[in-house]
Amino acid sequence: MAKPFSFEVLAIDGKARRGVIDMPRGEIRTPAFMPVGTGGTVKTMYMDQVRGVGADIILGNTYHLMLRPGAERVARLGGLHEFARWPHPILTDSGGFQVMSLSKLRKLTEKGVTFRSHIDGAPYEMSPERSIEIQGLLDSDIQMQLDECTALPAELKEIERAMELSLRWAERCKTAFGDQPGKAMFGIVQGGDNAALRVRSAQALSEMGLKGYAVGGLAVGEPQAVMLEMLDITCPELPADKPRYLMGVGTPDDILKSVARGIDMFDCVMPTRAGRHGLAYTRRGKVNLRNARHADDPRPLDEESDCPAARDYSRAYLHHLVRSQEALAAMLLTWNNLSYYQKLMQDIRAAIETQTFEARGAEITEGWARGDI
Ligand SMILES: O=c1[nH]cnc2c(CCNCC3CCCCC3)c3[nH]c(NCc4cccs4)nc3cc12
Repeated sequence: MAKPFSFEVLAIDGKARRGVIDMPRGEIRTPAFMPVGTGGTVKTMYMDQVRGVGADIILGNTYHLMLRPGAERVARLGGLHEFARWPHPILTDSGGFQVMSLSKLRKLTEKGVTFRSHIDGAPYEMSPERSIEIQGLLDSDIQMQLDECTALPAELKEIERAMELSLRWAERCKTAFGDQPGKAMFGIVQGGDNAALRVRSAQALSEMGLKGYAVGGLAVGEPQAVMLEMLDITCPELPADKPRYLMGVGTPDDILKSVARGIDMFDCVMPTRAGRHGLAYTRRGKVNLRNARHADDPRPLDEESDCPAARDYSRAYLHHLVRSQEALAAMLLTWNNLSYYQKLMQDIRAAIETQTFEARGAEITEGWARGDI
C-alpha cells in the first residue's frame, strides 16, 4: 500500500508552525513556498535547478495542461512527474480560477463551468468531477477542489452564493476523489471579507475531514490588513493537525505575516514573473535591472548568496542581458528570485524551530520591502 499522506507539526512559535508533510514522492518542509509550474515547467528553469534552490513541491497548472497537451495525453505519457521529469510532489490547482481569469465566454452553473479555450476557442466543460478526473490523469499528489473565488469588493449576497456553491462543490470533489491513500484533496475556504461566512465555510469544510485546507478568495485586490484579518478569523476554525495553504500569496511581507497567523503553504507567480521582467529580489531589497543606473555596476546581486545567479554575475551584465532581451536574463533572474524565496522560507522554518520567529520575523524580510536599490 502506498505510504499515506501525513502532516506533523514539529515546532510552534506563537501561531506559526514548522511542520512536514510526508507523501510517497517525498517530504514537504513547511512553511513551504511552491514555485508555479505553469504548462508543466517552471518557466526558464531546469527541474534540477528548481530542486537545487530548495523547492520540495511545485504547482501544476490544470487549466493550461488540459487545453494543451491535454490531460489524457499526459496520462498516456506516464503522468506529469514523468512528462516534466519532476519526481517530487506536485500540487495541481482545480483549473477553476484560471478559467475565470483567462478563458472566454465562460458560464458558471451549479453543474460547473463551461468555457471556450483562450488558445483556440474550443468549448470545454469543467465540473467538480471532471476537475478531479483531470488532476488524477496528471497523477497529481495534492489536488484542489473546484471552487468559485469572488473578486473583492463584492456584495455580501454574491460572496455567500459563491461560498455555498464552493461548499457543495467540495462535497462533490470529495466523492469524486474517493480514497487515495498516497494522495490528498484539499478543500478551499471562501467567504470573501465577511467573518461569519469565513467561519461557516471553514467549519463546514472541517466537518468533511479533508487532508488539507486552502484559504481562497484572498489576495484578490483587498488591502493586506483585510487579508490578515480573514486569516485571524479562518485559521482557528481549521483542524490544527492539517496543512493550511494560502492561495496566490505573496510578497515576502505577506508570507511572513501569514505564517505568523498559522499558514503552512504558499504559491505566487511573483518571483518567476518578476524574473522574466528584469526584477531581482535580494536580501537588501528589489533591484530593477532595466534601470540604466546598473550599466556600470560590477557588483553581483548578492555576494553572500549560494545561488550562482546572485553571486557570479555583475549587475552590469544582468542589465545588459535585460536590455538586450536575452533569454539568459529571464533564466538568471528567475533562478535568483526562486533562490531568494526558498532562502526566505528556510529562514522562517529555522526561526520557528529556534523560537525566534516572532522576535526575528521583521528582520527576515527587512530588506525586501526596500524599494529599488
Ligand atoms: O480562491 C481561490 N481559489 C483558487 N485559486 C486561487 C488563486 C490561484 C492560486 N494560484 C494557482 C496557480 C496555479 C498554477 C498556475 C499559476 C496560478 C488565487 N490567487 C490569488 N492571488 C494572486 C493572483 C494572481 C492573479 C490574480 S490574483 N488569490 C487566489 C484565490 C484563489
